[in-house]
Amino acid sequence: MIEFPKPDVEEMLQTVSIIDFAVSPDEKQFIFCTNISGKYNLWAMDLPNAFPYRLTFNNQPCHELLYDQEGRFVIAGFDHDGDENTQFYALKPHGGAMKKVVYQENTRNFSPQLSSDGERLYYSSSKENPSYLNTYCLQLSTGEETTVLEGSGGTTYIAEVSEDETTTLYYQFFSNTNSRYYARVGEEEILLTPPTEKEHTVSFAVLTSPTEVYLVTDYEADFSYLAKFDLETKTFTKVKEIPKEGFTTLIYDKENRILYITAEKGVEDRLYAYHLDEGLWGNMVIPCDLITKVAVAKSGTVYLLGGGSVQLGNVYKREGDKWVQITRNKMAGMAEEDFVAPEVVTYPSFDGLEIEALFYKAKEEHDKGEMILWPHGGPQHAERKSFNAIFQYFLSNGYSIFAPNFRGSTGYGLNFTKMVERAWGAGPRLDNIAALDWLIDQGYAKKGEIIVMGGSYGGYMSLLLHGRHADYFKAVIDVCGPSNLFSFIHSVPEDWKSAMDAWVGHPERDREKLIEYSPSTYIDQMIKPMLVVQGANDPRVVKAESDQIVEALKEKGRDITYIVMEDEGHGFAKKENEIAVFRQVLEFMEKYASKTANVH
Ligand SMILES: CSCC[C@H](NC=O)C(=O)N[C@@H](C)C(=O)N[C@@H](CO)C(=O)O
Repeated sequence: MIEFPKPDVEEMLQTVSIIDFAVSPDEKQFIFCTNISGKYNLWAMDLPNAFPYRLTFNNQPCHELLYDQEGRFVIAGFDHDGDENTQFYALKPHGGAMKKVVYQENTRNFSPQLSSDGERLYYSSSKENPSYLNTYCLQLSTGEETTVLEGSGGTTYIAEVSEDETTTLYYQFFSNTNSRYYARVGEEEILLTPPTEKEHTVSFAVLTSPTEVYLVTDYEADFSYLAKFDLETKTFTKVKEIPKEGFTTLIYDKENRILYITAEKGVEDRLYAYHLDEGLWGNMVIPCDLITKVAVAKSGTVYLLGGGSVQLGNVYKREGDKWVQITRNKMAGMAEEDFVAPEVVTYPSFDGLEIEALFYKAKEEHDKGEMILWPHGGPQHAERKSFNAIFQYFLSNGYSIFAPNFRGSTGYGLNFTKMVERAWGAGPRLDNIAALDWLIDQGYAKKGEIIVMGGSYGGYMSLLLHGRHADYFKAVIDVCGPSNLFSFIHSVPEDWKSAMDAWVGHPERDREKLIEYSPSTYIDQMIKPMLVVQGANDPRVVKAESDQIVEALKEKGRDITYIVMEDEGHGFAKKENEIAVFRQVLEFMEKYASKTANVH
């Protein structure tokens, strides 16, 4: 028998993703957004499992995707090269030229909702109200438009319009840990949680009858739960909570009156079914660690997109009590065993708070005794069991990775998530340092030999750790991290600005803290080799954030490499860019590799 060589590590970078999907009302067609061609486009398959055909050629990831209820057309949202100015297009289900339906340059458009007859499109937009957004109703055949909601006080998004278009659900976003949902019934505005001064979130709501709304909230709780609001009697009732699990989204099966509920439990997801009339609650075993999306077709059939730490994202269809895989996204020539699954570990932080982390240990045959600390982005996000091609690439090159869910991360309750607010460089920084001390104590890493690398807030944290604790590291990699919290606060998208005080801090009231938490305060102490990567079109962490730190370090004569990706935004949407950058990151790390034997 022929003996084949082991997969080339370079192949790890070639994995592709599916980031969204929609199923036609008759379930004969399925549209999905994938970078199978190297760049994201919409593709379709005629079910079951036929050869995929390409629907779009604009080479942009879609941000929204919905079928008209009769399956006559699809609405999809695209921005341009990561600028996040999403515009809405209509396209025929079998392809052809796209029609611009909501298109105004330099505007941000969100949450498209089609009326049940497919004649009107409701959506929220920055075009006339950049801070708080307005919501419009667009007559698709004539282009006539009316304003249906004017945002004020908090960024205001439409969420759902009832079948008869008399009831609208919308929400006001004040910060990641403070939001409210409302129903507008005729002229009446109804708050869906009891009035309170205490900050909480309402992250999802769905109309299940003209008078009944189910919602996901953490009102008076640490973890979000399922609640119900009766629009007639104005009563709020807690329906179901699960200790230490936070419910995240609701998907309603109108045909069978079943509510599907996704939930997060630390680094994994769960799926539940709740039969509204019988009051029956059931746990559904899922074929993956994490759920990206659940959709229910008109018939009640459930579709799920999900993946895991050693499993690429795929779409599954529920048949009886089984999940049938309908896409075949796989790494040719590789099996799950070729990848490294993380260990879920916990360690005590400086004040005794327990921190959960994902620990990816390089396989013995690859291990070089190198350790990467990976603070995740957000910061109100988490490192979870998702497939990460870059992690697998570094692992096969002998680098272990430690990714802590420091305070501020999601998945551990509202109070834990709030701990990063106005404290960006306080507790979370020390949780990262506690992670390093734990690794050093256990013999997994050596002080001064660690690499720190992160994107977004993770890039910010890499810079800050470099500036304040340079003695732990030998090299630093920052991907689009804010470097100065004052300039960051002023340069984010307009519709984020009202949240910056609660999230990051106030430039005058919190001046001292913001100086202390800004990486730019510690330029003198940033003495280790550094690589900075930035997307030129990034609207969240603008290029000036990277330019200014690179400039300051260059002036000091430090060893600094700067890569700007001209056609990217906050992260990578194009495979060739991702591959080119992470090859360069590996080269950079190899330059400083210890060339010492294993430390453990
Ligand atoms: C404060 S307004 C909206 C914030 C936004 N909310 C939901 O998505 C958010 O938290 N965004 C982060 C994912 C994000 O982009 N963070 C950037 C900026 O800190 C990052 O660098 O991680």
